[in-house]
Amino acid sequence: MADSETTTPTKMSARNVNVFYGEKQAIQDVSIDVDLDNVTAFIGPSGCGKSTFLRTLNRMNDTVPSARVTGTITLDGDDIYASGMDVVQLRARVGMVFQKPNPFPKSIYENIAYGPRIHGLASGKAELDQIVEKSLRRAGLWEEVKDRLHDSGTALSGGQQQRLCIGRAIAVEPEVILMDEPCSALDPIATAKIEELILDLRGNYAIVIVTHNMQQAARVSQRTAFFHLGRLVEQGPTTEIFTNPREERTKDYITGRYG
Ligand SMILES: Nc1ncnc2c1ncn2[C@@H]1O[C@H](COP(=O)(O)OP(=O)(O)OP(=O)(O)O)[C@@H](O)[C@H]1O
Repeated sequence: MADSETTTPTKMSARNVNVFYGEKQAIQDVSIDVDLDNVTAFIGPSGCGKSTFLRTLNRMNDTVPSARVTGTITLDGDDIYASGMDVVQLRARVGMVFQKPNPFPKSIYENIAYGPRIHGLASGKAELDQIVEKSLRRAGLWEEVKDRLHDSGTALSGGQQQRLCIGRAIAVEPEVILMDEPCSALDPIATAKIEELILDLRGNYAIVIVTHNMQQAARVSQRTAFFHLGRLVEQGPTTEIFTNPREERTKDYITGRYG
Protein backbone atom coordinates (compact mmCIF):
# COMPACT_ATOMS: atom_id res chain seq x y z
CA MET A 1 0.00 0.00 0.00
CA ALA A 2 1.09 3.60 -0.54
CA ASP A 3 2.41 5.50 2.46
CA SER A 4 -0.24 6.16 5.03
CA GLU A 5 -2.34 9.26 4.72
CA THR A 6 -1.36 12.45 6.43
CA THR A 7 -3.76 14.84 8.05
CA THR A 8 -3.65 17.80 5.74
CA PRO A 9 -5.82 20.81 5.04
CA THR A 10 -8.69 20.44 2.63
CA LYS A 11 -7.90 21.84 -0.81
CA MET A 12 -11.24 21.25 -2.50
CA SER A 13 -14.67 20.52 -1.07
CA ALA A 14 -17.75 19.24 -2.85
CA ARG A 15 -21.11 19.41 -1.11
CA ASN A 16 -24.34 17.84 -2.33
CA VAL A 17 -23.20 17.80 -5.93
CA ASN A 18 -25.57 16.56 -8.64
CA VAL A 19 -24.73 16.33 -12.33
CA PHE A 20 -27.30 15.97 -15.09
CA TYR A 21 -26.85 15.29 -18.80
CA GLY A 22 -30.14 16.63 -20.07
CA GLU A 23 -32.80 14.71 -18.12
CA LYS A 24 -30.42 11.97 -17.03
CA GLN A 25 -28.81 12.28 -13.62
CA ALA A 26 -25.24 10.96 -13.63
CA ILE A 27 -24.14 12.09 -10.13
CA GLN A 28 -26.37 12.17 -7.06
CA ASP A 29 -25.70 14.15 -3.93
CA VAL A 30 -21.94 13.66 -3.71
CA SER A 31 -20.01 15.33 -0.88
CA ILE A 32 -16.28 14.81 -0.54
CA ASP A 33 -13.11 16.68 0.44
CA VAL A 34 -9.85 16.56 -1.49
CA ASP A 35 -6.80 16.93 0.76
CA LEU A 36 -3.73 18.94 -0.03
CA ASP A 37 -1.09 16.31 0.59
CA ASN A 38 -2.84 13.06 -0.20
CA VAL A 39 -3.56 11.28 -3.46
CA THR A 40 -7.27 10.52 -3.68
CA ALA A 41 -8.43 7.62 -5.89
CA PHE A 42 -11.93 7.43 -7.39
CA ILE A 43 -12.90 3.83 -8.08
CA GLY A 44 -16.09 2.10 -9.16
CA PRO A 45 -17.68 0.15 -12.01
CA SER A 46 -17.84 1.52 -15.52
CA GLY A 47 -20.47 4.22 -15.93
CA CYS A 48 -20.79 4.97 -12.20
CA GLY A 49 -19.85 8.63 -12.77
CA LYS A 50 -16.19 8.83 -11.70
CA SER A 51 -15.10 10.84 -14.74
CA THR A 52 -18.20 12.99 -14.64
CA PHE A 53 -17.55 13.89 -11.03
CA LEU A 54 -13.82 14.43 -11.62
CA ARG A 55 -14.65 16.85 -14.41
CA THR A 56 -16.83 18.94 -12.11
CA LEU A 57 -13.69 19.80 -10.12
CA ASN A 58 -12.30 22.06 -12.85
CA ARG A 59 -15.53 22.74 -14.72
CA MET A 60 -14.59 20.58 -17.69
CA ASN A 61 -18.28 19.68 -17.83
CA ASP A 62 -18.90 23.24 -19.03
CA THR A 63 -17.70 21.99 -22.41
CA VAL A 64 -20.62 19.51 -22.62
CA PRO A 65 -23.71 21.50 -23.63
CA SER A 66 -26.21 19.12 -21.97
CA ALA A 67 -24.34 18.97 -18.64
CA ARG A 68 -25.68 20.80 -15.59
CA VAL A 69 -24.10 20.85 -12.14
CA THR A 70 -25.83 21.73 -8.87
CA GLY A 71 -24.45 21.85 -5.33
CA THR A 72 -21.26 23.55 -4.20
CA ILE A 73 -17.62 22.97 -5.04
CA THR A 74 -14.93 25.12 -3.48
CA LEU A 75 -11.20 25.57 -4.05
CA ASP A 76 -9.51 27.07 -0.98
CA GLY A 77 -13.00 28.01 0.17
CA ASP A 78 -14.00 29.86 -3.02
CA ASP A 79 -17.00 28.64 -5.01
CA ILE A 80 -15.64 27.56 -8.40
CA TYR A 81 -19.11 27.83 -9.96
CA ALA A 82 -19.55 31.45 -8.81
CA SER A 83 -20.39 33.78 -11.69
CA GLY A 84 -17.17 35.77 -11.36
CA MET A 85 -14.90 32.71 -11.54
CA ASP A 86 -12.34 32.89 -14.37
CA VAL A 87 -12.55 29.38 -15.81
CA VAL A 88 -9.25 29.61 -17.71
CA GLN A 89 -7.52 30.55 -14.48
CA LEU A 90 -9.38 27.81 -12.61
CA ARG A 91 -8.17 25.17 -15.07
CA ALA A 92 -4.60 26.40 -14.62
CA ARG A 93 -4.99 25.97 -10.86
CA VAL A 94 -6.78 22.63 -11.26
CA GLY A 95 -4.95 20.88 -14.09
CA MET A 96 -6.04 17.73 -15.85
CA VAL A 97 -4.41 14.70 -17.45
CA PHE A 98 -6.58 12.56 -19.69
CA GLN A 99 -6.93 8.87 -20.39
CA LYS A 100 -5.31 9.07 -23.79
CA PRO A 101 -2.10 11.10 -23.95
CA ASN A 102 -2.98 14.22 -25.95
CA PRO A 103 0.14 16.29 -26.58
CA PHE A 104 -0.29 19.26 -28.91
CA PRO A 105 1.04 18.57 -32.44
CA LYS A 106 4.00 20.81 -31.63
CA SER A 107 7.52 20.36 -30.31
CA ILE A 108 8.24 18.90 -26.88
CA TYR A 109 9.44 22.37 -25.84
CA GLU A 110 6.30 24.09 -27.09
CA ASN A 111 4.03 21.59 -25.36
CA ILE A 112 5.45 22.73 -22.04
CA ALA A 113 6.07 26.41 -22.89
CA TYR A 114 2.60 27.14 -24.27
CA GLY A 115 0.74 27.37 -20.94
CA PRO A 116 3.35 29.45 -19.05
CA ARG A 117 3.52 31.79 -22.05
CA ILE A 118 -0.24 32.42 -22.26
CA HIS A 119 -0.48 32.77 -18.48
CA GLY A 120 2.44 35.24 -18.45
CA LEU A 121 4.56 33.13 -16.09
CA ALA A 122 7.88 33.86 -17.82
CA SER A 123 9.42 37.25 -18.47
CA GLY A 124 11.66 36.09 -21.30
CA LYS A 125 13.20 33.19 -23.16
CA ALA A 126 15.70 32.31 -20.41
CA GLU A 127 12.96 32.03 -17.82
CA LEU A 128 10.79 30.01 -20.18
CA ASP A 129 13.71 27.64 -20.82
CA GLN A 130 14.03 27.18 -17.05
CA ILE A 131 10.32 26.43 -16.66
CA VAL A 132 10.50 23.88 -19.49
CA GLU A 133 13.48 22.13 -17.90
CA LYS A 134 11.99 22.18 -14.40
CA SER A 135 8.63 20.85 -15.59
CA LEU A 136 10.20 18.07 -17.65
CA ARG A 137 12.42 17.12 -14.71
CA ARG A 138 9.40 16.99 -12.40
CA ALA A 139 7.59 14.86 -14.96
CA GLY A 140 10.55 12.46 -15.03
CA LEU A 141 11.13 13.06 -18.73
CA TRP A 142 14.06 15.50 -18.94
CA GLU A 143 16.87 12.97 -19.34
CA GLU A 144 15.02 11.23 -22.16
CA VAL A 145 14.23 14.36 -24.18
CA LYS A 146 16.79 17.04 -23.31
CA ASP A 147 18.65 16.54 -26.60
CA ARG A 148 15.56 16.65 -28.77
CA LEU A 149 13.37 19.35 -27.30
CA HIS A 150 12.43 20.56 -30.76
CA ASP A 151 11.18 17.19 -31.99
CA SER A 152 7.43 16.71 -32.11
CA GLY A 153 5.72 15.70 -28.87
CA THR A 154 3.56 13.28 -30.84
CA ALA A 155 6.67 11.31 -31.89
CA LEU A 156 7.30 10.17 -28.30
CA SER A 157 6.16 6.78 -26.99
CA GLY A 158 2.74 6.62 -25.32
CA GLY A 159 4.26 6.61 -21.83
CA GLN A 160 6.56 9.50 -22.68
CA GLN A 161 3.62 11.40 -24.17
CA GLN A 162 1.68 10.94 -20.94
CA ARG A 163 4.63 12.22 -18.89
CA LEU A 164 4.82 15.15 -21.32
CA CYS A 165 1.14 15.85 -20.62
CA ILE A 166 1.83 15.72 -16.89
CA GLY A 167 4.76 18.12 -17.45
CA ARG A 168 2.45 20.39 -19.40
CA ALA A 169 -0.03 20.41 -16.53
CA ILE A 170 2.74 21.08 -13.99
CA ALA A 171 4.26 23.94 -16.03
CA VAL A 172 1.48 26.37 -15.13
CA GLU A 173 2.00 25.69 -11.40
CA PRO A 174 -1.29 24.03 -10.62
CA GLU A 175 -2.45 23.37 -7.07
CA VAL A 176 -4.56 20.35 -7.94
CA ILE A 177 -3.96 17.72 -10.64
CA LEU A 178 -6.89 15.61 -11.86
CA MET A 179 -5.95 12.39 -13.64
CA ASP A 180 -8.62 10.48 -15.53
CA GLU A 181 -7.36 6.90 -15.94
CA PRO A 182 -3.91 8.20 -16.91
CA CYS A 183 -2.41 4.73 -17.44
CA SER A 184 -5.21 2.96 -19.25
CA ALA A 185 -3.54 3.35 -22.65
CA LEU A 186 -0.07 2.41 -21.37
CA ASP A 187 1.94 -0.79 -21.02
CA PRO A 188 3.03 -2.05 -17.57
CA ILE A 189 6.47 -0.41 -17.69
CA ALA A 190 5.10 2.99 -18.70
CA THR A 191 2.37 2.55 -16.08
CA ALA A 192 4.95 1.88 -13.36
CA LYS A 193 6.76 5.10 -14.34
CA ILE A 194 3.58 7.15 -14.07
CA GLU A 195 2.81 5.59 -10.69
CA GLU A 196 6.31 6.46 -9.45
CA LEU A 197 5.79 9.96 -10.72
CA ILE A 198 2.47 10.29 -8.87
CA LEU A 199 4.21 9.23 -5.66
CA ASP A 200 6.98 11.81 -6.31
CA LEU A 201 4.46 14.56 -7.00
CA ARG A 202 2.51 13.84 -3.84
CA GLY A 203 2.94 16.64 -1.34
CA ASN A 204 3.44 19.29 -4.00
CA TYR A 205 -0.08 19.06 -5.38
CA ALA A 206 -3.45 17.72 -4.36
CA ILE A 207 -3.90 14.79 -6.75
CA VAL A 208 -7.10 12.98 -7.70
CA ILE A 209 -6.89 9.89 -9.89
CA VAL A 210 -9.70 7.91 -11.51
CA THR A 211 -8.65 4.31 -11.97
CA HIS A 212 -10.14 0.94 -12.84
CA ASN A 213 -7.09 -0.77 -11.48
CA MET A 214 -7.52 -1.70 -7.82
CA GLN A 215 -3.81 -2.44 -7.35
CA GLN A 216 -3.02 0.96 -8.76
CA ALA A 217 -5.41 2.69 -6.37
CA ALA A 218 -3.80 0.78 -3.50
CA ARG A 219 -0.28 1.63 -4.65
CA VAL A 220 -0.63 5.35 -5.27
CA SER A 221 -3.44 6.70 -3.11
CA GLN A 222 -3.89 7.44 0.57
CA ARG A 223 -7.63 8.17 0.26
CA THR A 224 -10.14 6.20 -1.79
CA ALA A 225 -13.70 6.99 -2.79
CA PHE A 226 -15.94 4.25 -4.15
CA PHE A 227 -18.70 5.32 -6.56
CA HIS A 228 -21.65 3.20 -7.65
CA LEU A 229 -24.60 4.20 -9.85
CA GLY A 230 -23.80 7.90 -9.54
CA ARG A 231 -23.51 7.87 -5.75
CA LEU A 232 -20.49 8.05 -3.50
CA VAL A 233 -20.95 4.85 -1.50
CA GLU A 234 -17.95 5.06 0.77
CA GLN A 235 -14.76 7.03 1.22
CA GLY A 236 -11.86 6.78 3.62
CA PRO A 237 -8.19 5.91 4.03
CA THR A 238 -7.16 3.58 1.20
CA THR A 239 -5.93 0.91 3.61
CA GLU A 240 -9.34 0.80 5.31
CA ILE A 241 -11.35 0.78 2.09
CA PHE A 242 -9.28 -2.13 0.80
CA THR A 243 -8.99 -4.18 3.97
CA ASN A 244 -12.08 -3.33 5.94
CA PRO A 245 -14.80 -1.64 3.87
CA ARG A 246 -17.96 -0.71 5.72
CA GLU A 247 -20.33 -1.26 2.82
CA GLU A 248 -21.16 -4.58 1.20
CA ARG A 249 -21.13 -2.97 -2.27
CA THR A 250 -17.56 -1.74 -1.75
CA LYS A 251 -16.46 -5.18 -0.60
CA ASP A 252 -18.10 -6.82 -3.63
CA TYR A 253 -16.36 -4.43 -5.98
CA ILE A 254 -12.87 -4.62 -4.54
CA THR A 255 -13.02 -8.39 -4.35
CA GLY A 256 -13.99 -8.50 -8.01
CA ARG A 257 -17.52 -9.81 -7.51
CA TYR A 258 -18.84 -7.27 -10.00
CA GLY A 259 -17.75 -4.35 -12.09
N1 LIG B 1 -21.38 13.69 -22.53
C1 LIG B 1 -22.30 12.89 -22.01
N2 LIG B 1 -23.59 12.98 -22.40
C2 LIG B 1 -24.54 12.15 -21.87
N3 LIG B 1 -24.30 11.22 -20.94
C3 LIG B 1 -23.03 11.09 -20.52
C4 LIG B 1 -21.97 11.91 -21.02
N4 LIG B 1 -20.82 11.54 -20.39
C5 LIG B 1 -21.15 10.54 -19.55
N5 LIG B 1 -22.47 10.27 -19.62
C6 LIG B 1 -23.21 9.26 -18.83
O1 LIG B 1 -23.02 9.53 -17.46
C7 LIG B 1 -22.82 8.31 -16.74
C8 LIG B 1 -21.48 8.36 -16.01
O2 LIG B 1 -20.44 8.33 -16.98
P1 LIG B 1 -18.91 8.51 -16.60
O3 LIG B 1 -18.13 8.51 -17.86
O4 LIG B 1 -18.77 9.66 -15.70
O5 LIG B 1 -18.65 7.19 -15.76
P2 LIG B 1 -17.29 6.49 -15.35
O6 LIG B 1 -17.51 5.90 -14.01
O7 LIG B 1 -16.17 7.45 -15.48
O8 LIG B 1 -17.18 5.36 -16.44
P3 LIG B 1 -15.89 4.64 -17.06
O9 LIG B 1 -15.19 4.01 -15.92
O10 LIG B 1 -16.47 3.65 -18.01
O11 LIG B 1 -15.07 5.71 -17.74
C9 LIG B 1 -22.93 7.19 -17.75
O12 LIG B 1 -24.24 6.69 -17.72
C10 LIG B 1 -22.64 7.86 -19.06
O13 LIG B 1 -23.31 7.22 -20.12
